[in-house]
Amino acid sequence: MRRRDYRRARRQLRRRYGTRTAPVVYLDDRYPGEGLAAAARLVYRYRSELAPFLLTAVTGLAGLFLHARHPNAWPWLIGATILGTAGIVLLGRRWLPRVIERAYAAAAELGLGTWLTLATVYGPGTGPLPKILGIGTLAGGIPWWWHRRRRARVQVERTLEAWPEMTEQVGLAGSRVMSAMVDAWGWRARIALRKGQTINDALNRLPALESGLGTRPGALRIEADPHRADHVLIRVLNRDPHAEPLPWPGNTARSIADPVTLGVYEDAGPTRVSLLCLHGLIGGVAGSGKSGVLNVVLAVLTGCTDVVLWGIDLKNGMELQPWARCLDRLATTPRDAAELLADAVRVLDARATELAQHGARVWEPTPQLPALVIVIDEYAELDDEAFRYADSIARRGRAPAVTLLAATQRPTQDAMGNGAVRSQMDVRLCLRVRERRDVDLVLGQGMLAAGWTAHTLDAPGKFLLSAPGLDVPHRARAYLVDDDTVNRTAARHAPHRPALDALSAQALRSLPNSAQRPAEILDAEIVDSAPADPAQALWSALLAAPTTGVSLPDLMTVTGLGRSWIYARLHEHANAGRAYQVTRGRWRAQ
Ligand SMILES: Nc1ncnc2c1ncn2[C@@H]1O[C@H](COP(=O)(O)OP(=O)(O)OP(=O)(O)O)[C@@H](O)[C@H]1O
Repeated sequence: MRRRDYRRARRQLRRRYGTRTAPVVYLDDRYPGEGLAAAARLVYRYRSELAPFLLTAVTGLAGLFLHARHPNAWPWLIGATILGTAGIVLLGRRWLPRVIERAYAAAAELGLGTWLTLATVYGPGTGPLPKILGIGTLAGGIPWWWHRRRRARVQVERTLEAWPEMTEQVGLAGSRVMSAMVDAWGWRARIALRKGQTINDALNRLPALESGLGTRPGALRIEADPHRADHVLIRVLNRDPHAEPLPWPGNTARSIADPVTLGVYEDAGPTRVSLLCLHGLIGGVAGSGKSGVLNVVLAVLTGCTDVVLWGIDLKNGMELQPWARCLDRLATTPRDAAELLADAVRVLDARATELAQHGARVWEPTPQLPALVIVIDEYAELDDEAFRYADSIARRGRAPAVTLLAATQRPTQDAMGNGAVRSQMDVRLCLRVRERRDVDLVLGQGMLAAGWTAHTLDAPGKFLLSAPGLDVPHRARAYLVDDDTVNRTAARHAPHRPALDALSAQALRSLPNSAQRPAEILDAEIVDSAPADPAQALWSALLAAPTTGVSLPDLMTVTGLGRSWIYARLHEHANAGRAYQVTRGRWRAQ
């Protein structure tokens, strides 16, 4: 109905019935004063909305009283107004943290104080004073009624008033709200359960609670209170802080010993995890963001000069290829992957022997003695041989700092090669999974029942993280490192990548143990062709390069060393003006 038609209809109604249409309140007169009590209840219920009018009424009455009894009190009123305004500006930060809110409160105090002073001297009904009070009430009321946090607080108060009745309906009768707090995204509360009830009772009723509270589906989180088994913490997110992808803000870690910041939790806190001497497992359905998480990890670790990175990408290198210049080795076929893992076992063995000889327990990574992290995308595609090496690394690799970071869709025992790998994974990151039981598959037995509900994650990059010291199912979303950022970050970090330490490099050059090593032929080639002075061999190759330059794989062959070492030397030559990059990945001497 158009506005004009609506007005006409209202006029007709008024003419016909001689009354205005208005909300009808039915009162049944059971005892005198019940109407008054109902009105008082209504005023109490809407006290927040009515606050500007109540304040105006009190100020008006105060003006009447002071003008009649104490018309000479105006100097006191001026003093009180100035003190009150200054107090709000200077000391109000604790109650009103935002400047705009303090400014509003100070302006209201100044306005009402001034009006009261004038009303005390001249009388509240004199001249324009009543009009000023009326207009001031409306002008001051608008920001008050509009204020988002006030409205949210009122809504929470009303929700919590209805808590006992609501929880009775959803089957959690007897629980009480201990405290509640409104925040930027919604609100949180501490709930005391009836004796005998546990967090599992609350978790089992989560959808019913969402319905009872009238939230959107998926807005409610329930966590255990670490101090009381009969308390739970609930959090209602009116707005999803993870609704939009979060761009990667850049690297803050310089060492593998620094925690890697993967993304942010729902309370905007950073999601940090240490990967130092720990194996990691990333699980989730296709498209849940596993490669995205690996990108964040690589963006961070390639900036750390005390970790050498090897990659296995059995999607033909599709995911890890952009990082190739920062990876010391990259395997893209199952055979190469098995060779790579076999070599990792040899590094591990050499380091373990060295540690034992020096009576040390762990390998402390430094740029000269870097950790070795093997990043594996699509772990389930490895062959049996590779599974055996991975199993050995998973069991023995922590102390010598040779660790795995594996991503896979469903880490069943079959997919993980039936070895000990899954049980050895200390850091478990679960993205969206299709079935509830897959939660336990990725995170460990019993995690679903304990509230790790990864099957309800609803966007790529959202995850739950379990690691030493991280045992509460806080939802997080990984940063999104877009393709441009990957390329720029890889280019920036490539010149600073460390080479493997001499001991580990020597272990790779020494004659392979055929019982342990499947790739004797390749290794023998490296050993045969490995020059005594790789730096000199590199320089000779650059000098002898054709005008189109010599490729990186060729340089790796002539030096017998890895990508990082070669990049570091090439950039030294380039910085000294001795060599240059002819085209992408092809170099020659000046
Ligand atoms: N953190 C993130 N934030 C927003 N979008 C993301 C995030 N991570 C991944 N995505 C988006 O989700 C899509 C799938 O991501 P990704 O390839 O990482 O998934 P995956 O689990 O590795 O899939 P698959 O198993 O098929 O390789 C990508 O197109 C990407 O844009």
